[in-house]
Amino acid sequence: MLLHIVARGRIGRSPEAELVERYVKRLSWPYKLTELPDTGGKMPAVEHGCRIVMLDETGQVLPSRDFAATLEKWRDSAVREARFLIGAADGFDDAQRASADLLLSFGRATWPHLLARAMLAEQLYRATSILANHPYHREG
Ligand SMILES: C[S@@+](CC[C@H](N)C(=O)[O-])C[C@H]1O[C@@H](n2cnc3c(N)ncnc32)[C@H](O)[C@@H]1O
Repeated sequence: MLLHIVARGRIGRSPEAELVERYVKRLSWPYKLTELPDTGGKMPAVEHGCRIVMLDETGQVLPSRDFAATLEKWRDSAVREARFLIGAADGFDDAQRASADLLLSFGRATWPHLLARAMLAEQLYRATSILANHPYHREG
């Protein structure tokens, strides 16, 4: 299953870009990044078999094992792409939120979108490590 991050804003050469790179280069699942401008731009077509995960402060706060279990369930039911949407400064509106298969929150604090991208990259690596029984993830 393709892990596809579709993010608003350019990350360029930055500390956040290094963080994203640190985690995505370790992913054993197919991965793709699409950057869109802060406003406008063309969202890649959503094909059949795509699940939309919208990152949003108002969403569900999932333990990493539950996030991993969601990815596992989708992968095992022949979902071809999990698409992760990260908003710009104004975030998403209610209609956009309603269109998501999963609203995912990294807590109730508002994070800069580039940090949210780095946090997502880490969680994707963590989730896929959990599914591979790799010892990266530990719980006390
Ligand atoms: C600066 S935030 C936008 C905040 C804005 N107040 C709003 O209306 O949502 C930019 C993007 O970063 C992501 N983000 C920021 N904080 C987040 C959090 N706690 N959980 C999940 N995603 C978050 C979301 O994708 C959000 O659209």
